[in-house]
Amino acid sequence: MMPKLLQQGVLSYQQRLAARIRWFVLILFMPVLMLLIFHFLIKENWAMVTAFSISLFGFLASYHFHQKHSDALSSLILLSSLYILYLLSLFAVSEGQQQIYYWVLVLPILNIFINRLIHQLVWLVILLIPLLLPSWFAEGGEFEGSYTNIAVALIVISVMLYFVKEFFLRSEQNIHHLNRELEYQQKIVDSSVPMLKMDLNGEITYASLAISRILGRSVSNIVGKNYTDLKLISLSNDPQVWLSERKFWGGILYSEVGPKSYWLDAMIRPEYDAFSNKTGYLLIAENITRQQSLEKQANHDQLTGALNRRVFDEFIFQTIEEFNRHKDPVCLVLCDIDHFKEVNDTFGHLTGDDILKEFYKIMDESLRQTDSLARWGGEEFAILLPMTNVDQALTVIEKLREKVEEHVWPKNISLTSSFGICQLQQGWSSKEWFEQTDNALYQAKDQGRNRVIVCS
Ligand SMILES: Nc1nc2c(ncn2[C@@H]2O[C@H](COP(=O)(O)OP(=O)(O)OP(=O)(O)O)[C@@H](O)[C@H]2O)c(=O)[nH]1
Repeated sequence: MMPKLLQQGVLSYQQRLAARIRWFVLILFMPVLMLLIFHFLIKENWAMVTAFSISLFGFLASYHFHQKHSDALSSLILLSSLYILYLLSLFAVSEGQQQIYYWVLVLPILNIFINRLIHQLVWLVILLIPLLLPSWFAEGGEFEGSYTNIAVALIVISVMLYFVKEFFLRSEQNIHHLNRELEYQQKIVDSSVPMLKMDLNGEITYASLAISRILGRSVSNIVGKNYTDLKLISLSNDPQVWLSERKFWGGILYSEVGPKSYWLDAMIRPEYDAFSNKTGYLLIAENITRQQSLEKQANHDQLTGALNRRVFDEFIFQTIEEFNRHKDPVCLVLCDIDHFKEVNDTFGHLTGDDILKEFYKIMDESLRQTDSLARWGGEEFAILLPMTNVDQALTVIEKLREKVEEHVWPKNISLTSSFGICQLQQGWSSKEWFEQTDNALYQAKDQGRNRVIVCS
């Protein structure tokens, strides 16, 4: 079934048609009436001047009424006022102004467009009455044609016009329906698909409602800006490449709006005109924020936000596989806050939680994007340092240890941490690697804590 919105569209089309007809009527009748008034003024025929002046006001009033209401009653009043003019004109014709007579032919034609079918027929009969009674003005008139023939001709014209009108109305309605349907679908797409159109310089020429919501800006606030102003962060390769030679870009984009963050699985492709000249770029994206947050919940530790043990295990497994193929150095680090039990016992678990969060933050900020950091157990964290040999790892972790020691902790607690580092060796399983690293951490604890030990 057609949406209600579209059904209403038919009505609005008819209203627009009625408005056009009203203009036509106004443009047509006003000069004719003025001419008639002047004509009878010159001839000093005051009765006719008065009659036409009154009908002019009647016509204007009914026109105004029809303009405002455009319903069956208003078209009835409008046509009635025109009918009076029509009769007056016929009367004028009978006085010898037969050339004026011809404009009344317009009236049955207007009738076709203004009224519904049943009203059209009624009006046609009313309009034809004077013509079907030739004797009414044949006495004084000089008109030599057959009034009955004119009446028949008018009926034929009316019928023909009716079909012409129906034909055009139908085809226009069909086009109108299609346009409305397209508009309707466009609105749905606009409000649900994040989209941007850019010119060759990256200036935004179109933004959908969906992307405006994601970016937390109005559409008018986005259009006209440059793509770079939107601060969409790419998690893979830089989408700016589409501004250069690349034909197509696909990847994940990330946007921070206040405390909220949004994720887009986006694609940017060039657009061309009819002559295959590149005209700009189209970005179409899928909002994957929900999936991302579900994934984040499943993969991260709730307290600190670090990766959880399950995901880290997968990383370790992949890392060993890659190491067996490429032999790139990779280090595993286990770290533990020293005497953390005392912190909990003295300051309570909530303070302990805050310290764990801060401890994670310090480490996360000190490491590279490609490093992975997971919460391994209570106050124990695991770090994976790809493309890093043991000497490089020692430098990084020693700095980290110093940072922890120097940091001003809540409630001025003095805190240190111990680390065990182990570079992956050929043929090791993940279990072996962990055991070796854990041994190094154990030694660090054993040797007095607050130190970094590399496995032997
Ligand atoms: N506040 C808080 N404490 C935790 C959490 N998980 C583990 N812990 C505590 O961490 C403490 C770990 O204590 P231990 O394993 O004895 O180690 P430690 O006191 O740090 O001593 P060393 O590791 O030998 O230096 C325990 O008191 C746990 O209750 C947590 O999520 N929040």
